Amino acid sequence: MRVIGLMSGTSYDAVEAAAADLTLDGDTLRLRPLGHLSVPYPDDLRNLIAAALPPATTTARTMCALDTGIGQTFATAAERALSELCADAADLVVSHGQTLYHWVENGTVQGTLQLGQPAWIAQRTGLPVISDLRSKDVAAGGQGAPLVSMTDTLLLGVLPGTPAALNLGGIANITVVAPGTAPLAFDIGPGNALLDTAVRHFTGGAEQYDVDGRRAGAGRPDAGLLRLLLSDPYYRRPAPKSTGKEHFHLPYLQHVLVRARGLDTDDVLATLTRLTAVTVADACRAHRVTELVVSGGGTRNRTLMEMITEELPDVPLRPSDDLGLPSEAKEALAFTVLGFLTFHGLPGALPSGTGARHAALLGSITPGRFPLRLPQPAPRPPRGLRIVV
Ligand SMILES: Nc1ncnc2c1ncn2[C@@H]1O[C@H](COP(=O)(O)OP(=O)(O)OP(=O)(O)O)[C@@H](O)[C@H]1O
Ligand SMILES: CC(=O)N[C@H]1[C@@H]2OC[C@@H](O2)[C@@H](O)[C@@H]1O[C@H](C)C(=O)O
Repeated sequence: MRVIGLMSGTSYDAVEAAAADLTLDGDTLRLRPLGHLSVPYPDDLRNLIAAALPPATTTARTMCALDTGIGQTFATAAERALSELCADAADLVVSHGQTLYHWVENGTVQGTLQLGQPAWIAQRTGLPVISDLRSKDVAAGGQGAPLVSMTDTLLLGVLPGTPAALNLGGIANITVVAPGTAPLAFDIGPGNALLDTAVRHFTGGAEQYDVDGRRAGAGRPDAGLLRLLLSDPYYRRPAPKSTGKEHFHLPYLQHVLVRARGLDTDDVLATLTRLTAVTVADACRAHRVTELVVSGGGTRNRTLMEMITEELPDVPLRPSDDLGLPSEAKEALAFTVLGFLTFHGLPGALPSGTGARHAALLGSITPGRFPLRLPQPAPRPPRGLRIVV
């Protein structure tokens, strides 16, 4: 079946759309990528999201406006993917939506809210839409994240040693596939979240991120500030665990920086970049990772990639593109996999990754123009993912 995946991550810059043809062939799920594209949020909507994110307070009216505006932007991305990537023929849209709040208390996820009303997507494309993919896992006692772990696990299973997939988005997450044990997945901590926040703060909003890691590359990490940042108990919490910008936001950064007065901006950025590198390396060492497959916007930050290599001299790094999944489209493609699984009656969550009591069948389905027709449930889940180029 032909599936369009839509994703906007914690950096909330744009909606990524990817399309793929998926078929289940015995134990193997075959995925043929059809391309991907990106639709930036209109400036006013992006500002509205920024103003509503924690620790800000907001109103029900704003939440309604966000649900509508995000849904409409996702619908535009779906329409464009349908015509530009799918020659106007697809079977399903899978929409992650935009996370507005991931409610974690003492390590337990109480709820998670992704906005982007799927009715707009169904209305404009005429296709059925699967949305709200995290809530069933949360209701089963899981973290509801990271959900890419299913795709990662199916993909990495063929590699030797203990491979891991690392995504460097706003939040960095990892999936570790060690032989003979259940795969592990968790959010490591901030990938670009604190870095982006610091750049915006120090430039008064003139710059959005540290382009190519140039500023951090010109600075020097400060040992005291790094120690302070690393003292956050989140890093010591065992998996399963997830986090977000509810925790790693501007007031969090300001609170830490008060104790590091007098540091040059580039030194702060170098320290934040080193924080991501050190926490990634700690996660890899703790799980004896032998190879890292990397994706996400952070892979474009040369200083970050150099620092990760320095921290992990014995672990080769390669982009997910090497395995057939373009780095910037990996998450959107992972959601095509999740939609395919739900449509075929198969669980998309990995309890060993999310900590759920059982593997949940994910998502809510909004019908398209025609009555909903689900295929015959698949007899068993796939054991591997083959990318067909
Ligand atoms: N050329 C670049 N140099 C440095 N950093 C970059 C570059 N391009 C992108 N980035 C970083 O990547 C971020 C976007 O990454 P990405 O789109 O993978 O995150 P996301 O999907 O929103 O987050 P998450 O995976 O946590 O949901 C930007 O905010 C920026 O920090
Ligand atoms: C609640 C939420 O939106 N979590 C995101 C976020 O961004 C990265 C990390 O934190 C990850 O756990 C998750 O997204 C990816 C796509 C996931 O679920 O695998």
